[in-house]
Amino acid sequence: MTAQPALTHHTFIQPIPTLRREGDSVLVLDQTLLPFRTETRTLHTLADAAHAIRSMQVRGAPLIGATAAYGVALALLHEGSEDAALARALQVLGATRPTAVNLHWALARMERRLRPLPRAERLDAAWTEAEAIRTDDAATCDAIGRHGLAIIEAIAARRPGPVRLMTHCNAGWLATCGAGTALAPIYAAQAAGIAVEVFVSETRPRNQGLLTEWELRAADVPHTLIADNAAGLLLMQGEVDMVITGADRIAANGDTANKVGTYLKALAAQAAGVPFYIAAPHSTLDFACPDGRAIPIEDRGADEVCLLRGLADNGTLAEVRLAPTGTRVANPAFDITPAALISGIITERGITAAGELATLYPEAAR
Ligand SMILES: CSC[C@@H](O)[C@@H](O)C(=O)COP(=O)(O)O
Repeated sequence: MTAQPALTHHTFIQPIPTLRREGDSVLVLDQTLLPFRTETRTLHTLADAAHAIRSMQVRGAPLIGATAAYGVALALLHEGSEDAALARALQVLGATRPTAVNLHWALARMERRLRPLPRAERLDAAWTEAEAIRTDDAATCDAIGRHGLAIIEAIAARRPGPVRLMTHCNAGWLATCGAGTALAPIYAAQAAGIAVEVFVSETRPRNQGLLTEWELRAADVPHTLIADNAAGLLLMQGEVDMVITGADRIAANGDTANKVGTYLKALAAQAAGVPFYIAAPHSTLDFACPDGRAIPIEDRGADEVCLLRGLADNGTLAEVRLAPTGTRVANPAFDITPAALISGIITERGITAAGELATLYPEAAR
């Protein structure tokens, strides 16, 4: 664990809230339409919340967890606060996506808070706890940004010109209730006046890299979109100072699940001698998983690989087919980066070697 520097505070305000309560409903920014359309969906029921998570209207590990927490409140609102209704909400939401442990972390936090309460107090408490999960996540992202900034500052001090980063998937504000995880240090660097440039890999098959491109463009952070397969060459050619990604679940030994393709970047980074960092909140740590082999990997449908979604010439969102119907497809949505390939894990508590997470979180590691 590195000594923590004195950190200046930077509070990130989301340009559009990813998630917020409005009376008896919950508004989410529909990420399935981005980067082409900015539309908000209203979630009224438990089923709406489960659908939003499963269909990836909301996505990104911390945001999935926070949305599930609000989903519990929606369930109690419409289905009553009996034990059975609570259990059903936890079961339905817990079954939406398997890999991001933040989902289960948030549901466990809701259950711990609500189960001991008298029925009459549960609904108000559910809203309050969901709101606390949302605001805690925003503060956590800010802290990750401040710690990650120290790494970027150190690189900037060593070499002239902008610090050149590479990221994968989207671990920005869209994926959280705050600044993001992997992008938080980049936003903090920009706020601190440090020049950065970001290589953004498109992240087939769902192309979450396009969400990152959209975020960085809106924030005036210089960046370049690349095909996933271009990452190895750029790393080998010395075009990248640091790779940073988010995570969906980090096992006790530091093995990390993140969007499929992350492992290949970590391998190429190690071969090129480029540091590879993971940025994630405490809610992504799973000390019950001894190593990466115990992390469940979500298997998604063939259509995500065979169909491509984009903007047609007439301005409508359209799908084109890349591979014929019936093509045999494997679509694992995440992969595992072994701890040995990770230079450090940045959390809200600081930066640690992947194998030493327990020193930062002794209470959770017990
Ligand atoms: C702060 S988000 C970190 C991860 O959740 C992110 O990198 C990722 O893999 C998201 O996957 P997604 O399938 O888009 O939900």
